[in-house]
Order: sequence, then structure tokens, then C-alpha cells
Amino acid sequence: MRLDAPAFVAIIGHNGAGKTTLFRVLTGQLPYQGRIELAGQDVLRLPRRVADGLLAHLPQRNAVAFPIEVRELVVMGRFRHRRGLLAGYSPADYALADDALAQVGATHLAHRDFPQLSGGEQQLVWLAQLLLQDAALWLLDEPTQQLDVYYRRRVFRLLETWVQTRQKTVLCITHDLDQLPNLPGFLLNLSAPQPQLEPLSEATVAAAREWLEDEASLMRH
Ligand SMILES: Nc1ncnc2c1ncn2[C@@H]1O[C@H](COP(=O)(O)OP(=O)(O)OP(=O)(O)O)[C@@H](O)[C@H]1O
Repeated sequence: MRLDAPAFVAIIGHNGAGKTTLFRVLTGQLPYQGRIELAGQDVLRLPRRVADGLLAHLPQRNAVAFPIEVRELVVMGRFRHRRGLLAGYSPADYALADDALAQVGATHLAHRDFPQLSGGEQQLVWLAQLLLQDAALWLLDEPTQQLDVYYRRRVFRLLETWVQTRQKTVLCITHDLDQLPNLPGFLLNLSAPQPQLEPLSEATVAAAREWLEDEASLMRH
């Protein structure tokens, strides 16, 4: 399977189909058989691929146990641009953080204490932080899971924009099939007998939905 950048890929499949496992492999958290290349290089030769900013990963759950202002958490997306370990962030970094919060529609949360936010509000903040990382490949594990209908639509539209204008490649695990038909990109159904990249369209999403809703597909899985 080969994917040319930039691109948007919606990764779907039943619970337990292996979607998160795929991300664990791509981020180097699990051993695997076969060969995976990123920008033409075997990922095994890129052991620090997350730390080095080649890819950015937004896991399904990302708990923060200490009090921290939202703006301070978002600006940490610039960690690779700091001049030294103990150096703080510059006014330009904070301006980028403010812009990222505005893009996801979360300006009003900037000065709130992050752990006190609702699950959906926290998801928006993580997306803003991701925006500040310069990785070309983003792995998003159910980024809209806790969002209301307005923010769901908004985030999928933003992902589309970020692919088109910032040349990002986004692999997005989702159960949110309703948002997919009108997005340019690909569908990867990991519950299919032979998963492959299919162009996103009304027809491919409807066929995948029919397959996933059919009990027979669950038995095979
Ligand atoms: N550390 C582990 N050890 C053993 N089995 C595991 C481990 N992690 C995941 N699995 C199993 O691998 C399978 C795939 O899990 P994975 O988390 O990738 O599913 P998923 O497609 O992301 O599901 P969901 O939609 O529920 O998030 C599951 O059956 C799970 O129980």
C-alpha cells in the first residue's frame, strides 16, 4: 500500500480491528513484520520519528494530571523550536498558539485550567497544539469522538484545509462515517477482508457502512 503526500485518509473498522495498533506500529511502540517507509526511508532507521518531528501523534486519550493553563499547553507544540531546554517560549510562539486556538474555535478557552475542561473541549485544545508541530504526517486517533455536531463538522473541514493549504498528510481513525463522504481523500477499512485505500465518496462510504453494519462482517473479523 502506498500513499502520496499530502493526503487525508479516514481509517475505519470495527472495535478491535487494529486501527490503534497500526498507529502504535507507525510510532515505534510495537514490533511488526513487513516493511514501512516514511518519505522513502525504512521507519526502523528513524527510531526518533516522533521526537524528531517527522510525525505527530494525537492518541485517543491524553490525560494531564496537573493544573496548566490551556495557552501554556498549546504553546508546547513549539517544543522543538525552543532555543534550549530551559528557554521559554517567545511572543511569536504564543501568537502561533493563539492563532491555533482560534482556528479550532477555542479562543474562549485560552486561560482556562486544562484538566477542568470537558472531554470535547480538551480534544479541541490538543488539536490546536498539534497545529503548532511541524510534522508532515499526523496520526489522529478519533479526534472528534467527544465533540458536538458543530465541532465535528468544523474539525473535519479544518483537517481538509490543513491537507490542502499546509500540505499535511493526515491519517485519521474515526467512527464518524457521516462526516466523510464529501471530503477529498481516501478510506481505509481495516475490517474489510483485504483492506485497501479507496477514494472517499458517497458510494465508498455507504458500502463500508453496509459492510460494518452487517453481522457477517463481525463474524469474519
Ligand atoms: N498490548 C496488547 N496486547 C494484546 N492485545 C492487544 C494489545 N493492544 C491491543 N490488543 C488487541 O489488538 C486488537 C486491536 O486493538 P486496537 O486497539 O488496535 O483496535 P481498534 O481498531 O483501535 O479498536 P477501537 O475502535 O475499539 O478503538 C484488539 O483485539 C485488542 O484487544
